[in-house]
Amino acid sequence: SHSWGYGPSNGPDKWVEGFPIADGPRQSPIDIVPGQADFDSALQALSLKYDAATSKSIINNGHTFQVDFGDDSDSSTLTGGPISGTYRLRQFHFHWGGADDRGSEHTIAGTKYAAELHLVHWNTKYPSFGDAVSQPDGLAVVGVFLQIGDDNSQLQTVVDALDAIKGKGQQTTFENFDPTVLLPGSLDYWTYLGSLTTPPLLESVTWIVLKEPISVSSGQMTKFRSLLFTPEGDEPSCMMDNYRPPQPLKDRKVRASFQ
Ligand SMILES: CN[C@H]1CN(c2cccc(OC)c2)S(=O)(=O)c2sc(S(N)(=O)=O)cc21
Ligand SMILES: [Zn+2]
Repeated sequence: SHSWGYGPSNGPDKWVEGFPIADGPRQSPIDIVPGQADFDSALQALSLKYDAATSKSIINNGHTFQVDFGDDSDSSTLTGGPISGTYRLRQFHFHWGGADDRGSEHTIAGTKYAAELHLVHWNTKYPSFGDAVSQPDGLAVVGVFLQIGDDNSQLQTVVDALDAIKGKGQQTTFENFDPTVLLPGSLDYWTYLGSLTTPPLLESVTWIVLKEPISVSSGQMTKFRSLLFTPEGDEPSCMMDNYRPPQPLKDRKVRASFQ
């Protein structure tokens, strides 16, 4: 069947045909306007506690590449911040552009970054990820912007794994990786209620977008763009511009954890 993607015939403007929620009240990403965000002194500090032993594999799923984590215990968790309870790390992945001037999903007063990292966590008040993903408080995704600058040596271990997963459906082991090394120095954040930024676009995400970007070099971005949307052997289509543009804020407020 005609599956979704990021091309002219199956991209973000077409998703509403198969996923009517695309025009829903709490869609993501959004443009974050710092001057319009409300500082909320009641917001707690983010607590991200990850165990490198839970990282399992890295896969090209035809939309992005993602690192999957073992989530059958509270070894890698998100607590604090805007959420209550404990959310478990499930996977992280990225979105990026075909050039360094675009690629992030969230934007800051219209500014696009070269890429955006998403660390996906699910609420352990539900028995499984599959149950959580359709609940209004089911997921919490931490978004981190990647800004073009120096080589990011912490990211290099991820970049070096990409040669093994060039085509859609390819995966390889990716163990002993603690994603804490991908976080910026400050955990100041904006938060709002939103959705998955890809189909099925479920409105189940508490978004936590960090203010401080991490660096990525132009050369490292070139390696991201060497991945393929297509399986090895098919007509190759380079994986790039795999981002959804900002969606209407509608009846939502963005809160800031910092002044
Ligand atoms: C394809 N991309 C999504 C994959 N997912 C998924 C997997 C299984 C079932 C399911 O719904 C029933 C959703 S996911 O929940 O891990 C996420 S998080 C996310 S983002 N960009 O908003 O952070 C996109 C996707
Ligand atoms: Zn994402």
